[in-house]
Amino acid sequence: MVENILRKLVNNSQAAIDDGVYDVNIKLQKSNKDFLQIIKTNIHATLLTEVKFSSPSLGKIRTLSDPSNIAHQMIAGGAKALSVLTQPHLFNGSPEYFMQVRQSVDVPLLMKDIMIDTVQIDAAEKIGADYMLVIQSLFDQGFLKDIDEFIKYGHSKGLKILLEVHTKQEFENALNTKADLIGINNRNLDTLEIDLKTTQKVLEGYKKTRLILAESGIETVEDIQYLKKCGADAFLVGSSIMKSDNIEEHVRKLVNAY
Ligand SMILES: O=C(O)c1ccccc1NCC(=O)[C@H](O)[C@H](O)COP(=O)(O)O
Repeated sequence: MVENILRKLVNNSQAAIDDGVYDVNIKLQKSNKDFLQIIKTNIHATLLTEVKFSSPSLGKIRTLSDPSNIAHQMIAGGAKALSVLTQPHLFNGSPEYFMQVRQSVDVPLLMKDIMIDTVQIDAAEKIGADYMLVIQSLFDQGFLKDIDEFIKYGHSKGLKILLEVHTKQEFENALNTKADLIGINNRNLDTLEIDLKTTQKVLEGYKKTRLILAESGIETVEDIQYLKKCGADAFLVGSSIMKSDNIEEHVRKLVNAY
C-alpha cells in the first residue's frame, strides 16, 4: 500500500522532470538568514509555514492566488521560514510560485517537492532555495539509491537538507546521515491519516543531537504545545493556515503558543 502512494509521488516527479518543469534559467539568491540559528534562539514557537494550494489528502485547499501575498501574510504573523510547493501534480505547486516568493521575501525557503533527481536539486539552487526536502522512506524502500550521495550533492549546491521520517527505524537511519534538520511527518503516507502521537513515538528515548521539525496535521495552539513537549523544536504547518480566512492571525496565534 505504502508503495502505491510513494510510487505515485515518484512517478509524478519523474513526469514533471520529463515535462521540463525544473528547467529554469535563472539564478536567485537564497536568504542570508540561518534557520537553525533562528530555531535555537527564538523564544516563541518557530513556524515554517507552507504555501500549498492542493494536496493528495485534501484535494483543493485554497483557490490559487498570488503566492507572495500569502507569504507576506505568513511572515507578518511571525513565520520565520516558508515552505513553497514546487510539485505540480496533486499539490498544484510550481517553481514559478517559488521564484515569485523568493523575489519578495528574505526569510529561509524550503523547496517542497518529492526530490528524486539531481535535476531538481540544480533547480533548487537556481531558484534560491535554502533547504530541500529529502524523504528517508524513498531510500529505505528502494525507490532511490544512496542517500548520502544525494545529501552530499545538495550540500555541494549550497542547500541545507530537511530529512523527513515517519517511523523510529527511519529516524535512526536519518541520524546516520549528514542531514541538517530532521522532520517527523505525522502523516502516514500509506493511509494519509494524521496522528500527532507519531512525533512522540519517534522521539521516545531520543537524546537530542539534532534539531527536530514536527510536520503535518498541526492546527491548534494545543497541538504546538503537545509537540513541543514531545521534543519538537520547530513546526511545519500548511493546510490549517492555507484554509484560514485570516492567515496572518492564524500564524500569530500558533507562534504565540509559547
Ligand atoms: O499533504 C499531503 O496530503 C501529502 C500527501 C502525500 C505526501 C506528502 C504530503 N504532504 C507533504 C507535507 O509534508 C505537508 O505538506 C506538510 O507537512 C504540511 O502538512 P499540513 O500542515 O498537514 O498541510
